Amino acid sequence: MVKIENLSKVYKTRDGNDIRALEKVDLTIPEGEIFGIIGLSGAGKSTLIRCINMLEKPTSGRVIIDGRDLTALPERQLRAARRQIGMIFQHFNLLSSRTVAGNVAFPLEIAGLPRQAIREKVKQLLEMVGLADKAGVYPSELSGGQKQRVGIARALANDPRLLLCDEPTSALDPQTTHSILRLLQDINRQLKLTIIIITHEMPVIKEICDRVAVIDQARIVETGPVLDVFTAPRTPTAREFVKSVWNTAIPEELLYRHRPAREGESRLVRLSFIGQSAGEPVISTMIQKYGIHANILFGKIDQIKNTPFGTLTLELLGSPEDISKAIDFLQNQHLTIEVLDNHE
Ligand SMILES: Nc1ncnc2c1ncn2[C@@H]1O[C@H](COP(=O)(O)OP(=O)(O)OP(=O)(O)O)[C@@H](O)[C@H]1O
Repeated sequence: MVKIENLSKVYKTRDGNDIRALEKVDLTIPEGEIFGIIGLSGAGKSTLIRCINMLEKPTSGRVIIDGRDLTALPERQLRAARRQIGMIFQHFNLLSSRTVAGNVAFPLEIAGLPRQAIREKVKQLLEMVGLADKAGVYPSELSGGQKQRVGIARALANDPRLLLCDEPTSALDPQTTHSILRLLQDINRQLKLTIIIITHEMPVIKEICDRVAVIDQARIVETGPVLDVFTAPRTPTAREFVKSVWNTAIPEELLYRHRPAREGESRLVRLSFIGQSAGEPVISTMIQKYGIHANILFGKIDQIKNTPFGTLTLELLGSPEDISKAIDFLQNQHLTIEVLDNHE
């Protein structure tokens, strides 16, 4: 388990100014979880991930991994603790003068493993990341996705309990991104490894993360299960990120057509449904029960990690009393419902 308590980081610039890169960050990341940290450029993501493995020394606060406070460890013990933490990078950071096998072997050599053990471990790791046939190749001969696979194999060499991923797919095309995220998910399942990913890309969060924290101007402004943040983002920053992959605004053309005849005779509602409730006949039951009409204005379905998730914008037509009862009915189903009074 990773626990970050009251973590702050202030950089001093050459002209003596303070840059507050992290302000009182608190996070708890349970074992075996894939945890995403999303934020815009300059929000403090890299600083945060580098403070977790103490590549950057926090100004104050604590980083506790499996019960040990890394900020209180002497240098020698810190070095040993760091071996339990793997890290992968946006630009892979491979050694160009070493082959693929040589790159993966590097941390094992530093740890002082015997040569035969290194050879076996490297073989096993390259098989795990699907690069068994590239052992003797140099990084310059690899695609971006293959380079990141080498990075992942190298990060796993010392059997870490935690894997930190610093924008791991930002330099990759969407298809390669998808295959790297699948690999990270497989590793998470197989090895029960805790993974922390920092990114500015919401699709990454949507595809593999269990929970997400939103960082904005050095502070964590929102945190929760990815499904919750998608269905009910609480802060403007989270709303903007959700909108980047999940825009549910009604097209102008439909809005223009939507002209309520009289106050209360027409309401717009947006329903969000998750998992099993996606298959329930809620709308037809509502129509039968309250004798109202429902126009579908907008609908969209997608998947968050492995859970189906959808949204439906309806125009409800009928008497104000019936519409109000229908909205109460919808509120009692396993749905999130928003009444869009301003016709957004
Ligand atoms: N070594 C440093 N010295 C001084 N200021 C720094 C240093 N590293 C980062 N900063 C500043 O700290 C703030 C947070 O930077 P950080 O790199 O953590 O953000 P980020 O969210 O990772 O951004 P990006 O996605 O662009 O990498 C920024 O204002 C940045 O300019």
